[in-house]
Amino acid sequence: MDSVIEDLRVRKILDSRGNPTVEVDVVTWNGFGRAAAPSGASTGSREVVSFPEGGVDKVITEIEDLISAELIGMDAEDLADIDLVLKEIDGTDNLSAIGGNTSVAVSMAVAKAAAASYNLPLYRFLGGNLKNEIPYPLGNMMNGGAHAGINAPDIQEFLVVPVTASNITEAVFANSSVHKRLKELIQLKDSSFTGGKGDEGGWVPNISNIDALEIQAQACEEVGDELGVEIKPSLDIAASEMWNQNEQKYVYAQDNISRDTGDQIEFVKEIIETYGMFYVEDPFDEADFEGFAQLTAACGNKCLICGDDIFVTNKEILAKGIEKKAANAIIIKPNQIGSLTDTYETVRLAKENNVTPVVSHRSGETTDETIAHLAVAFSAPLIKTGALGGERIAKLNELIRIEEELSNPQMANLFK
Ligand SMILES: O=C(O)[C@@H](CO)OP(=O)(O)O
Ligand SMILES: [Mg+2]
Repeated sequence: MDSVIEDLRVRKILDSRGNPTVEVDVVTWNGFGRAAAPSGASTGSREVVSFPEGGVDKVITEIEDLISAELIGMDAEDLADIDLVLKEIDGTDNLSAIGGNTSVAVSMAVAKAAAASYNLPLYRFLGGNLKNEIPYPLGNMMNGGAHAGINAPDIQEFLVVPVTASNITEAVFANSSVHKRLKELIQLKDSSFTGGKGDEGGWVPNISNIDALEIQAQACEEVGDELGVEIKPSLDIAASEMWNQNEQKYVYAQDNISRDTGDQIEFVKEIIETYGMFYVEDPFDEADFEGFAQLTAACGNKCLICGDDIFVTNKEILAKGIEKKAANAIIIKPNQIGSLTDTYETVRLAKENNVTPVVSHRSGETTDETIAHLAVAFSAPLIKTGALGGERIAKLNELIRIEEELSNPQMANLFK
């Protein structure tokens, strides 16, 4: 009774890029849940469709009523049933009728309302009372590619992970210290740097990819030594954005270099070895399972090779990746697949096959903090959610609060 849905509202709100997105409120007999959907700029082509034709306004004017009519009276606890009903209302196989963003925001708001109905935080409602692992934050330091303007590096995200931080507070402040140090190091390389930032709060320098890699490594080392924490560099290359299908080459516009697949494998291998990369996401185009598999075979014992655009949080595509040994990590973005149930199934398949799940934000975000709870509930060892910026710290600060609530909190085991 406590969690029967009594009301559901959808509103149009701003995301961090100034674009419209949806926020959903769910009211139960004894609880309330609110969730908002993010959106990507470097999206995988097989993600579900974010919004129906007509965009957010159509969701507000028409789709809200359709969903309310079905969900009011259902029990919010029955998450899988509710996600199924959302798919039925939609009726397509890519959620293009109601929008994957609508669906995921409803799915998450329902879960939060169910949790609140029993006075439980979401991570505990979903993950159980014994959860005590906090994910390490992959902090975004410099932005390039689709998350930045012209003259930025082509590599989309220069990230860091404080792999020996003993708690989440130490971890997030280590990341913010690296972010500060990088500003100084960029100024030394680029005298015209005015402190501009990209979509995810990382600096946008006008320097080459190699210069950016150099100062990323330098900042990790210097700040790591000062703080007594080992900080490892990581990347999201987002190579689909650089892939030129006609030329069959990765175009590094900033460096005026194009690389074919063989060159790209060598280049990424060299970067992993030279800089001791802890994690490299999307080193190849989303269709190139072969390239992924070759790199994973060569470097998977020392580096997480993570698939984002290639897998799009989709269980079936991940199954193909597992069969081909394409990667040893997967990005988990609920709005790529459209519901919590499907998100969870992908996480479960990943874990059963020793593929590390990395719960992630999108480049267009809101202050919604749900993914912090999901990372804890799923025991994901890593969360990628920026380092600074209101919509990024919403998740990081929530992790600090969650850690405080746990009776025996521990940082996740990154090296199993
Ligand atoms: O590529 C990515 O991993 C994400 C988030 O960092 O970017 P977007 O949301 O633009 O897909
Ligand atoms: Mg990515």
